[in-house]
Amino acid sequence: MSPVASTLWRSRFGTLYTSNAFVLFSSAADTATPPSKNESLSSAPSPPPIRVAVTESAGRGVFATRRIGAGDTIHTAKPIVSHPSLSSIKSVCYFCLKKVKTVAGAQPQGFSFCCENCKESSKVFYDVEKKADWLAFDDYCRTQGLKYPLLVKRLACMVISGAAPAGILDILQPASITQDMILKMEEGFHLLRNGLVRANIGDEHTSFLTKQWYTDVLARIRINAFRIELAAGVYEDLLSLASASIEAEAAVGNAIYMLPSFYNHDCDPNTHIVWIENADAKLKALRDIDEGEELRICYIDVSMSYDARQSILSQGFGFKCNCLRCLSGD
Ligand SMILES: C[S@@+](CC[C@H](N)C(=O)[O-])C[C@H]1O[C@@H](n2cnc3c(N)ncnc32)[C@H](O)[C@@H]1O
Repeated sequence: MSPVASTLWRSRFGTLYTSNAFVLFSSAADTATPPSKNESLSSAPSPPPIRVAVTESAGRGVFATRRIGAGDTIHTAKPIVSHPSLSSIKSVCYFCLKKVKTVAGAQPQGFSFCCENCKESSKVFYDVEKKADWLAFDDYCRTQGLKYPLLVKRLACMVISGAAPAGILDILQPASITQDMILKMEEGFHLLRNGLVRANIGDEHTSFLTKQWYTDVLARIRINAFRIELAAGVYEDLLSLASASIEAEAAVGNAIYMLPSFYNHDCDPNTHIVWIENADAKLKALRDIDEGEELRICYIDVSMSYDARQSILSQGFGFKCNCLRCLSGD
């Protein structure tokens, strides 16, 4: 492992992996369930067969540390922060984004949890969130079609409750944002801050929440957020699947992960990220991968033309794709 890679493992994943609040990734053999406090070290899942290291031309990337077979699950990952899309908020678990059938136990705001475990886990943000009135903030997101400020709001509540450090996303690459974009973010910042101030959450808990923090977090979320579309099988029937994609967006929500954020993009990827029934992600090999090969996922629809792909990658993610397919002009 290169010095860069080993530093990354120690500083980010070593700490996070042993945290009780968040277990952010696990090996293929693991079910992504947090290990219990009593579990012995010997039964802890082995680390996934990957390392993070610097690539030649795309910043950091993820590399295979051994051969990985086509179809293998490389690792799973739990979100650092996730949030349902506003159009799905009543039909998915407010914590894990699993589809929920009934609204039994629904909160006054109209959302519900799929199980006691999720209800309990949501305390990391919900005890703070429920003190405030978010009508204006949610309206701002809804009318402007914004999804990422919802992730910032949830993260802010997690920081206030002490469940996450304010700089938890600092290691992720930020998007470069213009002054004009910063100006557009200001309304969201003020609505978030006002919501918390009106809920009498004192300065001692919210001092991190500056305009700089808000725009900085949004800049990182912009590049690193995943849009979560659950595998079709979990929809009760084809009709509900069809209406989900017509009525609104097919995505049940958005989430930020730590390790999956280091995967670079390729228009002919060897790896893909899937969500089966909730926001827990699975990284799977699309073909046989050799030891040392970089693992790359696809950020966009690869069936698009070269020009369409370049345009989306440049506008949405701020880079010109250097993958072999693009270099060949396909
Ligand atoms: C989600 S991050 C991936 C990890 C990132 N390389 C890092 O160091 O944190 C996305 C960023 O990686 C770089 N990147 C990803 N795929 C790329 C590609 N195919 N060609 C060039 N740059 C790429 C771009 O800077 C992009 O904005």
